[in-house]
Amino acid sequence: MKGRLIYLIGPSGSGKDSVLDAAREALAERGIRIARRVITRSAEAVGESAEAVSHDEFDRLERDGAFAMSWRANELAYGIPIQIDQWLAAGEDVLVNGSRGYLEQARQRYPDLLAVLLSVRPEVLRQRLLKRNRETPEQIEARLARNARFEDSLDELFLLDNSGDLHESVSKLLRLIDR
Ligand SMILES: Nc1ncnc2c1ncn2[C@@H]1O[C@H](COP(=O)(O)OP(=O)(O)O)[C@@H](O)[C@H]1O
Ligand SMILES: O=P(O)(O)OC[C@H]1O[C@H](OP(=O)(O)OP(=O)(O)O)[C@H](O)[C@@H]1O
Repeated sequence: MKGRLIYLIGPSGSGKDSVLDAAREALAERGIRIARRVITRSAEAVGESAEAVSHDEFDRLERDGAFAMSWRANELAYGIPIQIDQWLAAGEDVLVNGSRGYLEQARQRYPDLLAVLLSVRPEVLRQRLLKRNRETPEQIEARLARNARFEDSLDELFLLDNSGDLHESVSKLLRLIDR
């Protein structure tokens, strides 16, 4: 494949969606596609940047080969449309909002992927999740607990701290991509 897969990961609440949204125009100017995820979340909670489907519909799409990558986490199922393979084959770079838990499998399929780990200081992370107010307090605790499994277990990736200003993080991401 000729295009490059940029695989953005990080704890829930670290700001992956926010960084992607804020970088959308600059990425488009560089000809970089952003994959629109398919998620078994309600349409209201999923926002513009993803497509909401039922669990049954997700399973059907997965069986039919609609996804290049798919995983389950946080009581949800996530799929990256197979269309990204056409983009990559055509030489286009593609950025996806990925999963730390799926990184190894993603690397098997896309050995040259550029993994970028977004992080924020723990106390900031909790505050951001609470302020976002999308999950229940129990779900937020479960998401924070999930992070422990990944401590020190991820390698060969670029670290990008998003504890500070969002636009500074976008600039750092673009510098990384432009290198
Ligand atoms: N740099 C930042 N400064 C302040 N708030 C931020 C920053 N980045 C993200 N946020 C906020 O933190 C919350 C979580 O961000 P979000 O993009 O939903 O994270 P993720 O997609 O990684 O779960 C959102 O309410 C968002 O507005
Ligand atoms: O293996 P992990 O790295 O923990 O990731 C699991 C899933 O959680 C995040 O999605 P989602 O957008 O639902 O969560 P978030 O917006 O709360 O980060 C991430 O993008 C993955 O799809």
